[in-house]
Amino acid sequence: MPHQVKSPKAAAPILNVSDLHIRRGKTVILERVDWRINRGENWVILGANGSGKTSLLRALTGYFPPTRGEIELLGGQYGNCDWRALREHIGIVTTSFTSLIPPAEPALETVISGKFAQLDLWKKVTKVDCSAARKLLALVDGSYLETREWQFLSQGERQRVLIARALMARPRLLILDEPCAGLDPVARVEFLKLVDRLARSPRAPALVFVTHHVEEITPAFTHALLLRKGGVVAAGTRARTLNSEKLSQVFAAPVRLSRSATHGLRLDIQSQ
Ligand SMILES: Nc1ncnc2c1ncn2[C@@H]1O[C@H](COP(=O)(O)OP(=O)(O)OP(=O)(O)O)[C@@H](O)[C@H]1O
Repeated sequence: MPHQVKSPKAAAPILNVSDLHIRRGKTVILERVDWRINRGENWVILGANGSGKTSLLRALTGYFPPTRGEIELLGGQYGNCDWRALREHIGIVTTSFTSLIPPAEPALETVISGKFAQLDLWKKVTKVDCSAARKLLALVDGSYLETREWQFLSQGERQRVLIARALMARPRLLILDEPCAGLDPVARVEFLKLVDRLARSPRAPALVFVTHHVEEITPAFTHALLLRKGGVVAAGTRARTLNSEKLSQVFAAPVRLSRSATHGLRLDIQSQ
C-alpha cells in the first residue's frame, strides 16, 4: 500500500540529513550537509547553478549514495531499511518526467497513474481512484483538463497535473523541482498562488520547493536551505536565512533582498 507509512516513528522528523558528504573521485559534490524537516514545515532549497540541489534530491531518493553521513526518512535510515519502499513517501514534480507521459494520455489518467507509478497495478483502477483523481485535479484548478491529452497541455497545466499525479500516492514529502521553469509571468503568479494554498492545507505533505529565484518563495514556506558549492550557507527559518548577507554568499555577488507586502521577496544585484 503506497500511502501508508511503513516504519513511522511518531516523533520522528519527516527527514533528517546529517553530515552528508558526496564525492565522486576528487570532485566534492555535497559537503557537511545537515538538514532536518519537521512536521508542519515547508522548505525552499535555494542555490545558484551547480550548488548541489539536484544532487541532494537524488541522494534523498536513493539514486546518489552518500560517501559519508546519514539520511533518515520518516524514522527509517538509508542503508538500514528498504529504501525503495520508504521513498514511495516522497513525491517529486520535475520537468524531466515530461517525456515519460504518453502524449495521448488524458489528464485524469495521468493523475491516476501516480498511484501505480511504482506498482504497475494499472488494471486495478477503481471508482474510488477515479474519484480521488478528480478531487486532486480540482485541487490544482484542473477539472477542465480531465479529458485533455497530455500533448496539448500548456507548461503550466502540465505542472498542475504533475502535482495532482504526485499527490495521488499520498506522499509525506512533496518536492517541486524548479516548477516555474518555462512559465510566463502571469502563469507563474497563478501557479505560485496554488502552491502557496497547497502548502497551507492541513492535509498537505511537507513541501520542498527548489528554485534559483527568491521571487518564487511564497509566505507559506517557513524554512530555507541555502546551498553554495555543495555546502550549506544557512538552514533554518526564513527570518534567519533569507537576508541580503546570506544571499550574497549564495550567489557569490553583492545582492540586496527587499520585501513588499504586495510583491513578496525581490532580489537586486548591487553594482560592485
Ligand atoms: N556524478 C557526478 N560526478 C561528478 N560531478 C558531479 C556528478 N553529479 C553532479 N556533479 C557536479 O556537482 C555539482 C552540482 O551539480 P547539481 O546538478 O547538483 O547542481 P544544481 O544546484 O542542481 O544545479 P542547477 O541549478 O544548474 O540545476 C556540479 O558541478 C556537477 O557537475
